[in-house]
Amino acid sequence: MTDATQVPGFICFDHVAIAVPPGQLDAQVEVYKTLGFTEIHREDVLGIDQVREVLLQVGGGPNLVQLLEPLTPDSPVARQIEKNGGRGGMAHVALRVADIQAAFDDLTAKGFRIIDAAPRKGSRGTTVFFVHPRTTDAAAFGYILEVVQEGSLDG
Ligand SMILES: C[C@H](C(=O)O)C(=O)SCCNC(=O)CCNC(=O)[C@H](O)C(C)(C)COP(=O)(O)OP(=O)(O)OC[C@H]1O[C@@H](n2cnc3c(N)ncnc32)[C@H](O)[C@@H]1OP(=O)(O)O
Repeated sequence: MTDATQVPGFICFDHVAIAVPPGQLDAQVEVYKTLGFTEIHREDVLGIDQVREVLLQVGGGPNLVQLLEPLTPDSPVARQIEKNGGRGGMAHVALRVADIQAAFDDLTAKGFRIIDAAPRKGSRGTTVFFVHPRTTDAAAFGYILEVVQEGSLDG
């Protein structure tokens, strides 16, 4: 049982994001459909992210797969694919919270290296922030952690 008074207040895994090389998004969506996934959302996310996102759901639960195809070479996902010799692969893991400002303040106080200066707009009307894969000297995650709250901060 989740205690919402605890910080950072993670409720569940929200999604696992997969980087998809340019031009391969629809083919990958079809592969997930053969595995029983359903496409529930598609959006071009601009700003600093510059990705086309497809969200896929299986089993009706809250845990999603998020395919991310870079829209421009400036996208962080494009840089990941370039460093990886043109291959895609896991981009980040996202955990959901009910109070993203509390999570942001808690992880900041605990010394995590947060990429965003403050929680910001994510896809599908969410609010998000990202934690760096080399987050502390002592314990690098080795992957990007995204923290997600449903809904925007402006209500
Ligand atoms: C909005 C929507 C949503 O969900 O709502 C999204 O998901 S948008 C999804 C797209 N947006 C984002 O991912 C935003 C957050 N990400 C970022 O800002 C960036 O990816 C970043 C700052 C973590 C890394 O940027 P960069 O590659 O240009 O920087 P560097 O070259 O300095 O990389 C720093 C270190 O991070 C490593 N690194 C880079 N990307 C990844 C990755 N996906 N998984 C694990 N490690 C990674 C590099 O290899 C390097 O390791 P070493 O130090 O060992 O060489």
